[in-house]
Amino acid sequence: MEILVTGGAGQVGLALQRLAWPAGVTLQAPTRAELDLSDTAAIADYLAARPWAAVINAAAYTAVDKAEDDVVAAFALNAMAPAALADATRKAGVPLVHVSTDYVFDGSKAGPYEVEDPVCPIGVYGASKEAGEQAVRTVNPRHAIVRTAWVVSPDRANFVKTMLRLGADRPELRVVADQRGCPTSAADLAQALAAIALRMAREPDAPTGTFHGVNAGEATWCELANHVFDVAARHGRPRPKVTPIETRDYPTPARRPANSRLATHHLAQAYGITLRPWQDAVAEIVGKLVA
Ligand SMILES: NC(=O)C1=CN([C@@H]2O[C@H](COP(=O)(O)OP(=O)(O)OC[C@H]3O[C@@H](n4cnc5c(N)ncnc54)[C@H](OP(=O)(O)O)[C@@H]3O)[C@@H](O)[C@H]2O)C=CC1
Ligand SMILES: Cc1cn([C@H]2C[C@H](O)[C@@H](COP(=O)(O)OP(=O)(O)O[C@H]3O[C@@H](C)C(=O)[C@@H](O)[C@H]3O)O2)c(=O)[nH]c1=O
Ligand SMILES: [Mg+2]
Repeated sequence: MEILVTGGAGQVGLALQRLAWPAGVTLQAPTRAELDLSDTAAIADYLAARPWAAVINAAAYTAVDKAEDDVVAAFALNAMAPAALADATRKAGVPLVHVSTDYVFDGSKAGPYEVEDPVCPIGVYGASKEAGEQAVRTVNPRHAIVRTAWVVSPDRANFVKTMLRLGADRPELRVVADQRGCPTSAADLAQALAAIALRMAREPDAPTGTFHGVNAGEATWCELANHVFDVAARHGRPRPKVTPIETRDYPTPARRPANSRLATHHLAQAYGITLRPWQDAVAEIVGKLVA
């Protein structure tokens, strides 16, 4: 069986391609040059060309701050492309696994967000991802929308790599300590996505709907930074001081939710999937980056 992965050069797409897939399963991960997802007609043609067993959409416009001024591009990738993927997969009777984000929530809830909690994005990135969710949900009933958060890996741009880069030549970093979420390893998420896609491909009545897929536990960005430097220091790297600051002291173009913790029991119940604690996953990534 052939599974189509979009965004194959991204953090999650690369992790999907590094997994050991069962015998008989092959992945196709077209590059942007081979399939430009801002071209909805190209999506329809590409999907119609082969009998896909499942599609995993791991492509997105992920530059949260840039999206505030790049609304059309953000919605093209995060809303229109998922709509086109949902339309093409529905027509072909193919399940669609779509990756979404904690940033669909506004952060005002006191506890972790449940899958059915009302969404209310506070930035363009979150709004465009929410529109993508709606399209997938409305157009292809055989979908799994997997909301993840704070994705980190040895690849591409992410918070762990930013901290290690800045920490290499600064004695002190100031990091926000009033935004709380669930750091998640791209590799751990990829395992979950693969398990969902394989079950949906094989079982016509595999669970569908919206799920939260994040590593266990929670952190502030400041706590995540401290863990990164604790692990890096054990590998002989400099240990900068991390000073906790408030969001208002680190102005950014986009607003970010103060609380975007995601409750994961729905994924555990439906698919028997639980991701390990984020501290273990992040330690593994830092180990790879500083080795
Ligand atoms: N990163 C994070 O912290 C989080 C991510 N998510 C979601 O997880 C998913 C995966 O994110 P992540 O792996 O981190 O993203 P990355 O930014 O690492 O990768 C995004 C991928 O999308 C591709 N892409 C962008 N525009 C186009 C286009 N026009 N045509 C074809 N491909 C395109 C990129 O291609 P190219 O290599 O050419 O740039 C890249 O391969 C996304 O749905 C994202 O919204 C959810 C929560 C947190
Ligand atoms: C570099 C830096 C950032 N920060 C703050 C800014 C921000 O509030 C927070 C995280 O910054 P980043 O830009 O790395 O993270 P951000 O781009 O907001 O990450 C988000 O990306 C999208 C794609 C998602 O879907 C979300 O789940 C989330 O992972 O850390 C500091 O406080 N100090 C620093 O030195
Ligand atoms: Mg960012």
